[in-house]
Amino acid sequence: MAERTLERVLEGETVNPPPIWLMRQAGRYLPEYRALREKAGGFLNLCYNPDFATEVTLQPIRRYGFDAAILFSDILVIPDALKCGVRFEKGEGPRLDPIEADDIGRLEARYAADTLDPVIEAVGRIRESLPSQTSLLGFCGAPWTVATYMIAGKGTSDQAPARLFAYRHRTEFLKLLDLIADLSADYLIRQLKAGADAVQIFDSWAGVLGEEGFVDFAAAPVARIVKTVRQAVPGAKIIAFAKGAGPNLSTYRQKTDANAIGLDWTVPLAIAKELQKDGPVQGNLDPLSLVAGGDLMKARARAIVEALSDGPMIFNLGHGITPEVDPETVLTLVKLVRGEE
Ligand SMILES: Cc1c2[nH]c(c1CCC(=O)O)Cc1[nH]c(c(CCC(=O)O)c1C)Cc1[nH]c(c(CCC(=O)O)c1C)Cc1[nH]c(c(C)c1CCC(=O)O)C2
Repeated sequence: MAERTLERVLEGETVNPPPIWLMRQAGRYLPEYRALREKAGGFLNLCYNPDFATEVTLQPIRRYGFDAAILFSDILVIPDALKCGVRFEKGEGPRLDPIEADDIGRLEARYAADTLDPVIEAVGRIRESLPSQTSLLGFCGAPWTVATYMIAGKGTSDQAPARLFAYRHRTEFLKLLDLIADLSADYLIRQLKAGADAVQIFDSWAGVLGEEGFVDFAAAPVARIVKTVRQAVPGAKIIAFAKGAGPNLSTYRQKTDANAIGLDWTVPLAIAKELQKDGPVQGNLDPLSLVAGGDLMKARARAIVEALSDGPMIFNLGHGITPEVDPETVLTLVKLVRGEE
């Protein structure tokens, strides 16, 4: 039986107060993050320097004592290791050299696994530095979400380039998803062996897919990752977060066999409760309620705890924290969830 609360919940236990961590808990809303990013001179320099990555991962733990730390990295390190020209320009979001159908057969030969060595080194250091009661989460992007960036070369609002690509070049697209799934599984296995206690798979763009696309492009490649990871690391604990998946969430849990599913803020609490009957859930406070703060934030957070804390739950946001958030509001939230506010 695991000791740490987040891991106990992933094993199906109900823990009160529920463990809390926040997606993107290390980031620009924290002055200490902004200072270190300035010093590193670029986002990828933070990710690939084990000292910086360790320090940034620990920043929110020192401030708030969250129940889990999440490795500081990015889902786009896999395309970066595939030499897709990943860059982060200030105020613009990520840019990549878009790939075409003909490129897919040649991608694997370009893969440089050692690109990720510093990230794995950071995992070991972070685990050694964390308090024993704090879980360490590793992560990767889901193949569909990572593929949307590789095809469009940037984030787009409805992922039309990737959807169209998938319809026009189905065979090549499925091959791309399998490749990303296999590299991601290997990457998660390395993280788990280096000291990660559980991992989360981020499928931030799952919500733009239709019924069949959801199964073939979102759920199936994540199921492939889960299976491969558990073959290498029996009992590996996995959270799968498919943003916008709404009515597909039950199918998603069933098909992926993840220990817990993440819920974005659009999932009604009555439906969250239904989904919880089949296993642990994580979520689902609207990140903007944290920007608004005050009584609105407190009321929404209380409603989530009241609805879900009689079953296995992990308190989190419904998506990543945004840079405008006042760090004091995060402290209020943590205290509230722990019954201290
Ligand atoms: C789609 C996606 C990406 N990255 C990620 C996702 C999936 C989750 C989601 O949907 O938010 C995941 C991610 N990105 C980052 C983490 C670190 C761990 C954490 O604190 O949660 C994690 C888990 C750091 C980051 N990744 C990024 C930042 C901001 C970089 C900076 O300092 O300028 C951070 C802290 C950059 C990034 N990286 C990505 C985008 C679209 C952007 C730009 C958006 C933005 O600026 O907020 C790709």
